[in-house]
Amino acid sequence: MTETRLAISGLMKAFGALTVTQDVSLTLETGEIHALIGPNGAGKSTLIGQIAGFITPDAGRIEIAGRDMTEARPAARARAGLGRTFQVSQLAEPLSARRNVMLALQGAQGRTYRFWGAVTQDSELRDAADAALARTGVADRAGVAVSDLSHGERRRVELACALALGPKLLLLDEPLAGLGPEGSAEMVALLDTLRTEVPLLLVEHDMDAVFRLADRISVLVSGAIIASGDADTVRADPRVRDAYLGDGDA
Ligand SMILES: Nc1ncnc2c1ncn2[C@@H]1O[C@H](COP(=O)(O)OP(=O)(O)OP(=O)(O)O)[C@@H](O)[C@H]1O
Repeated sequence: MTETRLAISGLMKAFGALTVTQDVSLTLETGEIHALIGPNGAGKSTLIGQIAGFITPDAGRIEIAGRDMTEARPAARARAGLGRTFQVSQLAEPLSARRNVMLALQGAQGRTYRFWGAVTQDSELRDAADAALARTGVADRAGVAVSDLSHGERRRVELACALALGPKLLLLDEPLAGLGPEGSAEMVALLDTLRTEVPLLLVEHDMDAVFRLADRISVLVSGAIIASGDADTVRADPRVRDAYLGDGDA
């Protein structure tokens, strides 16, 4: 039995006269990767911003793990189980990979660092951080400063920060951006293994990766979802070809 972890319905957002989210409805179910694609300016970032709680929709509803979160602040959404990674790295460069994950855990748990029981707390956080880094394949880099990590390793540490919190769903905003072919292939392989642990809503420009990974693809054009379905359905949809893929080789 699948469970709906994200349900958006009738979402609307305009900036002045420009409608950037036009009656958008979509769901994310357990066990799946749902990709959101669309040309530049289609409204993907604005939609992600509304899901994460940084942009207030004009109308519509957002449910996270069965709870109405339409009016909730970003931190409340995170507590409800919404995890995310960002287009631009949020890591603290001088600190080690492990310390970055520990900080993410502390932030989420609202613990005061070096308060009572600091030693126990520290070792618990450390173990949890190391487990997350192992899950994303960078256990051997745990003690290395982020500034000394490769771009691909940083992406894995960011993912570890998100995963360590035990999210019920993950929003991934261009996880392959800036990775070379080899790094992209490795990240795709990693994401492929994650879907059974946590469902992913993926915004990604790399179409090969999207078509390889996604169970469902929704195509956003001018703020509206013009097609949604599995890779074959979306690939064959003439509206998608016209509006977005165009060149016929997707
Ligand atoms: N704060 C804002 N005020 C006014 N217009 C905005 C604002 N944010 C975004 N827009 C406009 O909304 C439209 C959608 O932008 P958005 O960044 O959501 O698209 P996108 O699909 O994420 O694009 P890209 O793939 O290039 O990142 C664009 O025309 C953009 O100029």
